[in-house]
Amino acid sequence: MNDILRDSSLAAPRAVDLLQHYQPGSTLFASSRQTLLAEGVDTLLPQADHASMAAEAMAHLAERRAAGERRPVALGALPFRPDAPARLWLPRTTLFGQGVEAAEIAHAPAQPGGRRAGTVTALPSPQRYQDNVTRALAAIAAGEFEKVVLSRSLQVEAQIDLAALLQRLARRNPIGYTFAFDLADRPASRTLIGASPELLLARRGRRVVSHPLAGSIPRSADPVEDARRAAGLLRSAKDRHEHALVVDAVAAALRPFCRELTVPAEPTLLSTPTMWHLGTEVAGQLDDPTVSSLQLALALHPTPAVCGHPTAPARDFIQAVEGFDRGLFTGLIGWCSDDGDGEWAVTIRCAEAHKDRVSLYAGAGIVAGSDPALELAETAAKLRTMLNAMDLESALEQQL
Ligand SMILES: C=C(O[C@@H]1C=C(C(=O)O)C=C[C@H]1O)C(=O)O
Repeated sequence: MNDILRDSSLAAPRAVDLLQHYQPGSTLFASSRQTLLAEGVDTLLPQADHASMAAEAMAHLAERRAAGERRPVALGALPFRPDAPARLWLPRTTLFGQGVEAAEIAHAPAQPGGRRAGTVTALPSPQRYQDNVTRALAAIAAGEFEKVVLSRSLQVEAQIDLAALLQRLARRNPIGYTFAFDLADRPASRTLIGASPELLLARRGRRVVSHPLAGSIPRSADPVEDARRAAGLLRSAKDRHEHALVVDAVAAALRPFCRELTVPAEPTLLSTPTMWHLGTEVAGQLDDPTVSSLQLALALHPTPAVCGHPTAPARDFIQAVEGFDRGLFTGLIGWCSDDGDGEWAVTIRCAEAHKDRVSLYAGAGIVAGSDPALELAETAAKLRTMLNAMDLESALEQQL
């Protein structure tokens, strides 16, 4: 890492500087609160159940703190399924920088993050995705569950420039969680890269915040139509119900840890360049300040924003019909320091890049009243977060 970034006499480096120093093989996580750039692997936690891995990571962090390290951190990308492989590690070096400032990042260089799309494989096909939604609606009508989140994946051959892609994602999504995590022990260097709008959990001292999103509509380029869609979403009984299921589950999971919890009665609108979402910021004060951000994030995961309600039948339905392995998509991604503070985003609006192949993912919540064609369009709009940053949006228009 550059010496200017390391000079501890200076203020924390700016997010834009850390973003410019990112290189494939390093790991970066940026939010409006702070940015982290990490290098190398000091300790890779062996696969175990995720709660044990989290506890072991905290034990390693305590050791490193006792050995004199100022602010050791663990980085992690944990999968959707509790039995799938997780990646949780303590890096060799970590640099903390300032949060992303939209005004600064607006001037970041922005060459295309990808080029030359080749073969594209859709899993499942758009038609099969709509059929899956129809099956979910039948299961909902039969009382098997109230909500399920169904997703799809696009596997694209393309030349990816990870550093440029990351900068473009941060530039277009300054209020979100931009990340590029090196998954190097997986088959030949893979990178999980994306710009999630959804905060699973942030902890600072006793204060905890979660900002679940659910209930969505694609943006329109026409400002009048865009405003009409936003207003319609805020009024939609179907979307409010879909949203309330998530907020209730988040509040129920956090309440046992909190001596105070604020759950707003009404959702608000949150926008990304491609989507409008309903969101609710749930905030609390921890009873026991030794509970780590990772332990709390795992207690919340998977929320009905990415799985469904109730969790178990929704997860079984996803496993039975979705048609591909989600892996790390719809898991959690972030960091936790030795004092337990940290920030964990929901792993969405992302891609796994491996050599000249990239897998993109998007899902949508299905409840009674959902329309298969609209859910397909919603997933297409969500895929555009990555496609736009890769300059592949128009090349792949037909495949969406
Ligand atoms: C699953 C995704 O998004 C989730 C589903 C949402 C919805 O159904 O309205 C909204 C935000 C996310 O919680 C995705 O972006 O792939």
